[in-house]
Amino acid sequence: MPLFGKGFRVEDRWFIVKKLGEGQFAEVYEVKDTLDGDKRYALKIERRRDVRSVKQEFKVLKKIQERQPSLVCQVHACGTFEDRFYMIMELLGNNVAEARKAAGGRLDLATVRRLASCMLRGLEEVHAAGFVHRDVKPANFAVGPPFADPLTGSWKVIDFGLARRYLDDAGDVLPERTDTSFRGSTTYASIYAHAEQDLGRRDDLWSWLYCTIELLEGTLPWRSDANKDTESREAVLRLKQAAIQDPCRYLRAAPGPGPGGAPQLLQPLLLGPVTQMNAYIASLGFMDAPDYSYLYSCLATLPDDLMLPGAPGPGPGSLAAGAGGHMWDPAYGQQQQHVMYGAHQGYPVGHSYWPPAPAQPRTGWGYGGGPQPPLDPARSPPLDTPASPPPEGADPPPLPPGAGPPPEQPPQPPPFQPPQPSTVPDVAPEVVEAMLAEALAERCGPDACREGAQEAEVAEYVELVKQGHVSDEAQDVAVRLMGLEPLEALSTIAFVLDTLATHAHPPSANTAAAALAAVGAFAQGAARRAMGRYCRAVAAQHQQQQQQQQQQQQTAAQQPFGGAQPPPRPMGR
Ligand SMILES: Nc1ncnc2c1ncn2[C@@H]1O[C@H](COP(=O)(O)OP(=O)(O)OP(=O)(O)O)[C@@H](O)[C@H]1O
Repeated sequence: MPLFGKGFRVEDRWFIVKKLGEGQFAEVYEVKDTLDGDKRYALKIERRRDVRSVKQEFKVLKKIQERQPSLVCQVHACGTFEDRFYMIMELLGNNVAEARKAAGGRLDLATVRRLASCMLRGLEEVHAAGFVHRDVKPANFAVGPPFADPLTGSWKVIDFGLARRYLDDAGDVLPERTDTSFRGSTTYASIYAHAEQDLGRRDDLWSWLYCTIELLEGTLPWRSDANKDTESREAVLRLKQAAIQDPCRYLRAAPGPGPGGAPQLLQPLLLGPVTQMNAYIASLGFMDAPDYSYLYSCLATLPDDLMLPGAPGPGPGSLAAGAGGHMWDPAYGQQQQHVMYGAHQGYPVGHSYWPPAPAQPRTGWGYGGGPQPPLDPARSPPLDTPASPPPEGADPPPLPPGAGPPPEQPPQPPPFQPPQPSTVPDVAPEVVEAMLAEALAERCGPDACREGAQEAEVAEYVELVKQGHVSDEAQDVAVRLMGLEPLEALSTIAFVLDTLATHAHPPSANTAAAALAAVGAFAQGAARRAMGRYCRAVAAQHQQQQQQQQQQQQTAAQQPFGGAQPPPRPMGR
């Protein structure tokens, strides 16, 4: 039973329009301010009089607001009505969970990348203000104006009911506490939250990663109705631990063709970026300050389009057009092409494989076996170097302390491994050459590859690809070859590799994915170097200005009257 009905006025001012949602301790309403032109706001009020949850949240939001964040919900006012504390916030639209539902369970890749980067930016702002959110989940990011468009609206962090300061007044990270209990939502909780350890910035990032994977894949390996109760938290934890060790497990897979066929990832191009983000977050300790820019750059390496089993694969031009047509913008301000699946290339919304409904836990994930829908082998290449599948009935990975019988060591995810240079041993040179020629013809016109010099450079590029050098040299060759901007060259290389993976050379799909990741890593390296140069230039400029100021001050000090105007000479004699 809601606290208020439509038309009720809270404190004779806030006119209730409708109820927007509710949580454990509070209800949220859309209201009109009758004292200020009927402007619309969201009013959050405590359900129980004895729990001051909204008051605490208001304090946190006020503090964060001092830093003028752009992706954190704004608060405007507060008050007490019938002994319940309430606050007035900016009115937002659907939250991410609702937006995904409204889009039939899945969003297009451009939206997912933007959404994930907005969510990360919001968390970065929360962290910068000295707080950890501790309840990061899709329902806690809501879209700001313009509400109707998830691609252009800005997604803001809401619900600071569990937020906590992690910095002391001097700006130092508060020491990790030991007397803590479980906080957050089981589905999105980090393994440290499962272990009832103190939560820091890295834990928000783990939850963000799970949200991102859910947006990409349509679900999570441990997401099932059976896992909702506390007893199954251990099962969820085991699946999370296994995925940290082997990120293939985050992604859906199906057995290859034929009896005992090698398992195949349904979306192999996601593996590179997901592996990088997983490894990076796993490398963070409780006290560590995350490098958010690294995660933005991982997001930038996500493909622009995905294959759907049974649906027409991304045809020539799809990835190239995507990469060239709308670049990902970490500052989330840039308009991008907005294409929903279902309206795009005939991909069906609510296709029977998406979102999947795994019959048993782990079926269809990573290397798990189990019944799967039939796949077109040409569109779902087998993994080149699969990690050995867990034997039937094998013991699950050990539990962290507090989540079972206490082991001696706290859970230690594997150390962060920087992306390895890719090796592309199985790509036939003729195939790459033909694909590159096709890509060039598409981009630069039919005469593009006819000149001898360009053919020689195609051969050079093929050689580099064969040797696994999809890096600086390959970029140089591609740039010279096409006379294109580096970003366009990148997207052409991506297109060639994607086409190889999809149509021409199925066994090379994984290596192509790795190569794409390497291309992304190259772009990231270039961006970092450019940023380093920029920072050094700014620092040098600053230093120069300071020196000039010092010199001016010294010169002024040496002058009579300390550089000030001498007093006026007395008039007359
Ligand atoms: N500023 C807002 N504008 C529009 N809708 C909002 C706003 N804040 C919250 N909501 C809606 O109300 C719902 C509940 O809000 P919120 O999560 O803040 O409540 P809660 O009681 O703290 O929830 P929980 O028990 O999950 O922590 C949200 O999922 C969201 O859909």
